Amino acid sequence: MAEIKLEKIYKKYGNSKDNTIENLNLKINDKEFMVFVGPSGCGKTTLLRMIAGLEEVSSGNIYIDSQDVTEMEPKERDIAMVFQNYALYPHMSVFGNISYPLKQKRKIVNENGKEEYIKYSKSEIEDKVKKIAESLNLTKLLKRKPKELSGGERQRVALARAMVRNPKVFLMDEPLSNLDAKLRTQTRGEILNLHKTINTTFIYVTHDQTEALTMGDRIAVINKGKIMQLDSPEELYNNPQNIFVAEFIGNPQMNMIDGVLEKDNIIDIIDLGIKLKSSTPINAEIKPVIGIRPENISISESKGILVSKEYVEFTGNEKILHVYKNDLKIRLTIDQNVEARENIIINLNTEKIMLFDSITGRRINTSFEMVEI
Ligand SMILES: Nc1ncnc2c1ncn2[C@@H]1O[C@H](COP(=O)(O)OP(=O)(O)OP(=O)(O)O)[C@@H](O)[C@H]1O
Repeated sequence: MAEIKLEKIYKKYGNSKDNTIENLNLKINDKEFMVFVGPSGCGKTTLLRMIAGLEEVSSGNIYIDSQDVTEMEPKERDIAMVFQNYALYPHMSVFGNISYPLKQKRKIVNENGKEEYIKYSKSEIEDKVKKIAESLNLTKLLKRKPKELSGGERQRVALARAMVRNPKVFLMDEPLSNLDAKLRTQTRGEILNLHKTINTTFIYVTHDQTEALTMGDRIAVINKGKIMQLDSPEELYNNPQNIFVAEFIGNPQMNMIDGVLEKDNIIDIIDLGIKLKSSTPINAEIKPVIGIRPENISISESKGILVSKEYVEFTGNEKILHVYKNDLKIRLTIDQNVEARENIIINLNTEKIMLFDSITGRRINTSFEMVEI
């Protein structure tokens, strides 16, 4: 069991004037694969280090299985952490690296209910290392030194070293960022398998939204020390609750287009020459922005919005067509060839248009119909 609860967490470094983490509340369920994602400097690593006990909180409490661990030393928290630079001991073999945590004394509660420090025997250590090495495909490499391994192999040794203690919680800080694209995908799969087999709580930090979407049971999107949205990958993609999440999740990015609110809940999208009527009343105080994903815009042969082609981006599995109308630039994903055309007619899938308020950044739940074209 390892449920983690963060309650009213604040973190301020030294005498900086802003909080790095501000009033953050979060419950991570037992056995969940939780991902923290957000731009560089948003506070992901700080948050992870506070959970591990490597960084003090300025205020607030951290609980693991209802036990307040806020003041506890890292080694008492039963947490394993894997970093971006996996920091293996260079002079030790793979076996030595993996077995290292087992050679430390550990605290147990004996039959009489008393705390006691014990060590694993040599054969116990060998057994444990062998099992983990097998599960991560490292058996043949146990005698090698880290410098004789590839990046992916080193990463697996770091994982093995973290796993060998059977921790309650796994924390991983951008563990794949030193690997090339192919190894990243492969190791991603290995980490997910690992999560399934050992059935413990994982918290995984990344700034890469694709990695977040493919790995997380739930994802906390963080910006400037605050959780902008906590949801499943599908919900984040289909139902972003604010402009930040709408733009951060999804590649190519969602198109954001300014509008002007008119009477009768009609929004004039001046740059595109269209008007949209909202099904729910819209507060006159808002500054409307509509959002539409590139896959929800299509090319039409007849009626629609006339735009000019800028360029086509080929990404391997899809093409992204960049078009413009006046000063407005729009991205859409396409499968047909438009090389020869300069002027293109596009249509927005009205059902998929989202509305945001650019003043507060918040999503406004409504649906639209096109009233004029
Ligand atoms: N020890 C420190 N002293 C002062 N400021 C710090 C310290 N560590 C981090 N910061 C600041 O706190 C903020 C959050 O840093 P953090 O490393 O948590 O971000 P991150 O989201 O993990 O970023 P990245 O993706 O670039 O690793 C940054 O502005 C950083 O400069």
